[in-house]
Amino acid sequence: MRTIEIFDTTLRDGEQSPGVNLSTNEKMEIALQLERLGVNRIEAGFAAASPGDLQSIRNIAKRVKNSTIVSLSRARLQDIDKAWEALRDAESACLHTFLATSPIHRKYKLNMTKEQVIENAVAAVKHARKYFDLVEFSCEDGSRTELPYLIEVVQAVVDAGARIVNIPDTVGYTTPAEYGNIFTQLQNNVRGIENVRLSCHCHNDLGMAVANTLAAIEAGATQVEGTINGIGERAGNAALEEVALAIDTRKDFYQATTNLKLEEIARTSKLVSRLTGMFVPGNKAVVGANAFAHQSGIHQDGMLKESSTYEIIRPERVGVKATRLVLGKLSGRAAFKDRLVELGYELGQEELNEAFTRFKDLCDRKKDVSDEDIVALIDSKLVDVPEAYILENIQLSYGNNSVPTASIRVRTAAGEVLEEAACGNGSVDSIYKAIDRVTNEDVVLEDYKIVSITHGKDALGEVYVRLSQENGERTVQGRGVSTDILEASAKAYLGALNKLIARRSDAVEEVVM
Ligand SMILES: CC(=O)SCCNC(=O)CCNC(=O)[C@H](O)C(C)(C)COP(=O)(O)OP(=O)(O)OC[C@H]1O[C@@H](n2cnc3c(N)ncnc32)[C@H](O)[C@@H]1OP(=O)(O)O
Ligand SMILES: CC(C)C(=O)C(=O)O
Repeated sequence: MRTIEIFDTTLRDGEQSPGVNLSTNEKMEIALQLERLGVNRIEAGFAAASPGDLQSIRNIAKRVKNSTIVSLSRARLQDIDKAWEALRDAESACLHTFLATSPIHRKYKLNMTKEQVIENAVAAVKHARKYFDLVEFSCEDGSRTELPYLIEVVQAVVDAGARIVNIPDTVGYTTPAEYGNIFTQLQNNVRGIENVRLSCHCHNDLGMAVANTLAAIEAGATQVEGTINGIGERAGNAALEEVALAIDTRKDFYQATTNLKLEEIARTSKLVSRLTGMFVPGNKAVVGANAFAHQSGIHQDGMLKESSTYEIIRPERVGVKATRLVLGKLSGRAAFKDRLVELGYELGQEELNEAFTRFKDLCDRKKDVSDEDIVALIDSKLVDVPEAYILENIQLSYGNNSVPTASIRVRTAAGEVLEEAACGNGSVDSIYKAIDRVTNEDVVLEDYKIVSITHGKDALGEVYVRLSQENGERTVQGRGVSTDILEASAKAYLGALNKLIARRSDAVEEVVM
């Protein structure tokens, strides 16, 4: 098994994400978490970029003891001097200097010949080695560099004392096979390369940063550069958590490992997301909110039978508490029943089928069905009273300058359909008057309460009513739940009436007996 070293550049290339600007304290907090995660190197910034960046690197270098602290620098002596100023107190330091090698960058950006690039690169590495034992050289835009010339540059910087050589795919242009071949060619053609650590650094412009990184590992790279959550310049860098989990999950294939404490990944991802304001999409591999959530009935059933059917990473492996089975309109009975048991309900098959039908009905009306929704759904039916009247339909006419009118249709226990309409001094009042008419019951509404039991625009509303009859001799409570508060009001009232009617007939039976 090879050990792949992890070079984290969240604080340098990650901070190059448009819109991200971390304070010194925020950088420190991230650096300490990266140390906890066990990354080998933390690129803490670019010392020559600004006095603030230099100070941040310096603070991190003084405090972090278990990871090597790195500063980036151009191939310019004064940049390297600044980096030394920032890193001189570090327990373990590395200077990372770079110069572009590709024809496009040489011609348009640097205005340098091939020879001048080599000359500047060698001078930078030699100057850096005066201060630093560990010097990394990056051939910026290496993947678009002529291969024979790239080999020449790498040979020159290795001879000058670079101990890590990085071949960045600066603009995310390469393909896995092409990128892997660069690493193979360097190992076959550079003298002394076996004493040097080969590093890969991939950008995600074509969505291939992780795939290219893995191809480099296959071809012999032993250092991976990337960022947490894949943040970085333009479309970002290789997401380190994805690379680490690919290596870990497919050890059999890569025959490699890292020193990362993988269970720190979720916490690290959240911290970086929070402090940078770069939100992680739900479907992001490894750290997205849905990475360990299963929504469809067939998958949920499989998960309940054996998690390896649909899950290749156990959530605890990356510090996520548990797999989530998301209940919704695509769920089946297996997941629904499992959740009911978790919530403390043991229903028989018939009750389960009936509850499941009502659950599916609710899912059609409500985007997110929460545990509170399910509890409300079940509890509203737990009152085991024979239903003298079942609500079939409510229709309401309401206007701020007209009298609210409700029409109600109910079905009796004997199957008869009854309809009535009534006006009231409000929508609920008109519904209750129509129900009084259709049931021909004479009741007093003693109390009426609305509670929102779930959150959001499509929250479930719960209505409690207390009714009395015969001068308060008989008092009952009713409870109705619906995404529509008027429907919940009707259900609560009719539920209470059904209770009253049931009590009356119980009383008659008692007398007859
Ligand atoms: C691929 C990457 O991600 S590389 C890292 C990119 N990160 C950053 O650029 C963030 C920090 N950068 C900065 O703060 C500034 O760009 C500084 C302080 C480094 C330089 O600022 P300025 O001196 O104003 O130069 P500016 O940024 O406008 O231009 C860059 C100069 O560096 C040169 N240059 C670019 N790369 C290198 C290099 N690796 N080595 C030497 N010179 C380089 C350019 O050719 C240009 O030189 P010129 O002014 O003679 O044309
Ligand atoms: C400086 C180098 C490593 C870089 O960030 C790149 O080429 O993308």
